[in-house]
Amino acid sequence: MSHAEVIPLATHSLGLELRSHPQRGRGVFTTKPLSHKTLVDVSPVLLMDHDEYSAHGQHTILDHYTYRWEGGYALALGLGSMFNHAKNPNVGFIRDIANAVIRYFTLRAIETGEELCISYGDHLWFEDTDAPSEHEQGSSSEDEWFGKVMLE
Ligand SMILES: C[S@@+](CC[C@H](N)C(=O)[O-])C[C@H]1O[C@@H](n2cnc3c(N)ncnc32)[C@H](O)[C@@H]1O
Repeated sequence: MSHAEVIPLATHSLGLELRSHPQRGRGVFTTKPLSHKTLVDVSPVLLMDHDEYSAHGQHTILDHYTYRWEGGYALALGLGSMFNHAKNPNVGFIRDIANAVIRYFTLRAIETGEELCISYGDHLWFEDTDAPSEHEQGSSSEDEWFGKVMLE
């Protein structure tokens, strides 16, 4: 992945920004402390049914970004596609099927400068780096829900 400059997310009240890592690529970081159970983002999703995903989506870069969804798969728009993976994540997520959005929330208090990571589950398709939150406490009950390649 190529390096990019730090991008302040101007419209975001929590002071989040995108930073780039040589192995992990872009990720979401906070410039302010966040308390436990803070709603971090509400990401709208684009839905693909199983047939569309099998014929097209899985053969593209979308395969690295899609979540399992009722009836198929979903691409999260905005921050939802930018969270990197950590074995012990500091952010969890809940699918709102009816409204076609995913809500992301902190699983514990998060300090300034930390990367916000979710768990993709146990079956990764890339070599996991030493993500900052990997040694922190916390868990996500949503692991089994994440994405096509993160599936099983
Ligand atoms: C949903 S995207 C996350 C955003 C991505 N970093 C970007 O810049 O577009 C998933 C991809 O991020 C990278 N990634 C996420 N977590 C990682 C980790 N812990 N170690 C290494 N790469 C990671 C992998 O390349 C993976 O395919």
